[in-house]
Amino acid sequence: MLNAMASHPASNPNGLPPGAPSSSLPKSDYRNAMARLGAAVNIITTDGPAGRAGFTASAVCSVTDEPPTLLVCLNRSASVYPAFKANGVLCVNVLAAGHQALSALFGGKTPMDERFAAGRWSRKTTGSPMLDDAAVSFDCRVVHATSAGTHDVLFCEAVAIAIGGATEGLIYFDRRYHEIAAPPH
Ligand SMILES: NC(=O)C1=CN([C@@H]2O[C@H](COP(=O)(O)OP(=O)(O)OC[C@H]3O[C@@H](n4cnc5c(N)ncnc54)[C@H](O)[C@@H]3O)[C@@H](O)[C@H]2O)C=CC1
Ligand SMILES: Cc1cc2nc3c(=O)[nH]c(=O)nc-3n(C[C@H](O)[C@H](O)[C@H](O)COP(=O)(O)O)c2cc1C
Repeated sequence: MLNAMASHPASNPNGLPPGAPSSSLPKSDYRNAMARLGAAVNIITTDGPAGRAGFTASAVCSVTDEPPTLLVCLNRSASVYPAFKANGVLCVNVLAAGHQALSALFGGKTPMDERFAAGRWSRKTTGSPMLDDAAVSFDCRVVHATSAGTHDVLFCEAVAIAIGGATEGLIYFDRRYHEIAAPPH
């Protein structure tokens, strides 16, 4: 099926067939709909020649396990964008129950030192800050990036992992945080 799509005679430069006309959906409709798609909350950090930076992200998912790769979507207008672009490394810190305030700090317009002062961090292979009590952390190098609308999609190869001890997770759904616990036995 993919081959058939790729060889479509009228395909666009991405190798995909010409789709329907551009969307006329209002942005607010799309955001209200996306608010219904629950997602894990993550703090993405970096450090290197362009300095230390971090932001909250829900647009994160697994791409492939060979090589172990995640993707992270970052708005190019974010203050942290130049640091991520220049450093070329990052750490995906998956938040756990109790991290709501930390998530809000890294998602706001808070100065960078204040964001990092609210957590405890260590470092593994890339030097990107790893949150000590994260549910899990993926230390990554950015191997590829592509632009889509307002965002860059960063493809990140995991070079080290730290599994945390948290037993309750954190989900962002309907513009609110929800703690998730294991069901009772
Ligand atoms: N992917 C992103 O860039 C996201 C950005 N945010 C930002 O955090 C703030 C609070 O967001 P919410 O409380 O969830 O209310 P909201 O109404 O701004 O967003 C609702 C949902 O729409 C999506 N969304 C929001 N802004 C987006 C963007 N610029 N690009 C792609 N998808 C986007 C997300 O799934 C989000 O949970 C806003 O400033 C929002 O832009 C929040 C979630 C994801
Ligand atoms: C729950 C939540 C999820 C977010 N997800 C993303 C995301 O996936 N990608 C993104 O670029 N920004 C996302 N944001 C917004 C950034 O965290 C915010 O713009 C970032 O802190 C940059 O802000 P700054 O320009 O003050 O540095 C999210 C914010 C919140 C509160």
